[in-house]
Amino acid sequence: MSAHGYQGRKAGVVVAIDGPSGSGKSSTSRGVAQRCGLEYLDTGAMYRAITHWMLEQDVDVSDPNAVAQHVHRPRIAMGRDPQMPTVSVDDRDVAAEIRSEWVTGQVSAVSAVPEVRQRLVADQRSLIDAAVESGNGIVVEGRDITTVVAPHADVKLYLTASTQARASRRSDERQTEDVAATQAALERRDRLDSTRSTSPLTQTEDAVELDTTGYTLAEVIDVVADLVAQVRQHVVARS
Ligand SMILES: Nc1ncnc2c1ncn2[C@@H]1O[C@H](COP(=O)(O)OP(=O)(O)O)[C@@H](O)[C@H]1O
Ligand SMILES: Nc1ccn([C@H]2C[C@H](O)[C@@H](COP(=O)(O)OP(=O)(O)O)O2)c(=O)n1
Repeated sequence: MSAHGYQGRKAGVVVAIDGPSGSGKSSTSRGVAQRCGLEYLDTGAMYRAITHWMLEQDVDVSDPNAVAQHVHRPRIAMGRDPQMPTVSVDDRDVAAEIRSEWVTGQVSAVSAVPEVRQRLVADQRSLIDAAVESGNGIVVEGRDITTVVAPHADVKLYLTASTQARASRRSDERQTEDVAATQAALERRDRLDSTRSTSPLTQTEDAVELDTTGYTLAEVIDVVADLVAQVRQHVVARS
């Protein structure tokens, strides 16, 4: 069995969520996973973790060949409990450091390197397969989950929100007054993540689009958790 198709599996569901920065992927995914008793995987944290490791090792991240050469060196471990997700590299907790401006400014360049994506997509598929085999399933969020990592997921969602709403949420979260600068940084990353040649952020026709502008987080979690509960009944029935 693989993350491409789930024939012959147990009853675990796979929920795939993509969308741009600040659309609510992480908070919605965690809330839904908690509500539905599923694991939670933040794939953006994996791209951030590998970027952080490269920067700390003084790898020139503007050189795709240099990045590709080191791609298999860091050991990345993802804790998938939605109440307390963790990320560590070579047994060191890096959860706080991977959110720094330093990493945020470079993560799109590192994520565009095909070897980085090959490695992390393989890691992600193994984690998904394990969650489907041995548990209730998993909510996975990122930029290429509905398109590349798990195109046959049971639930596929594309979260959006207006650029202004996303920038304002990020500013509130980071307690920065400068919403304009936050919005400019977010638009730059949107552009890089949507125009790269390998697995760009794209919305597929079979993903349900949810525009979260004007809805509270609690409302969005309710809608998605209801959808997951409905789909789950079918998954249980056919397994
Ligand atoms: N529907 C919503 N309404 C208001 N704020 C939200 C909503 N969804 C998420 N947020 C807040 O916006 C911020 C960014 O959300 P996050 O889940 O990190 O987005 P993403 O993972 O897509 O970048 C967080 O502080 C979160 O609590
Ligand atoms: N599946 C994924 C997840 C993230 N990425 C890249 C692109 C994003 O700008 C970075 C960081 O992702 P993350 O989800 O942490 O970003 P934000 O929460 O939106 O700030 O990683 C990716 O290329 N593919």
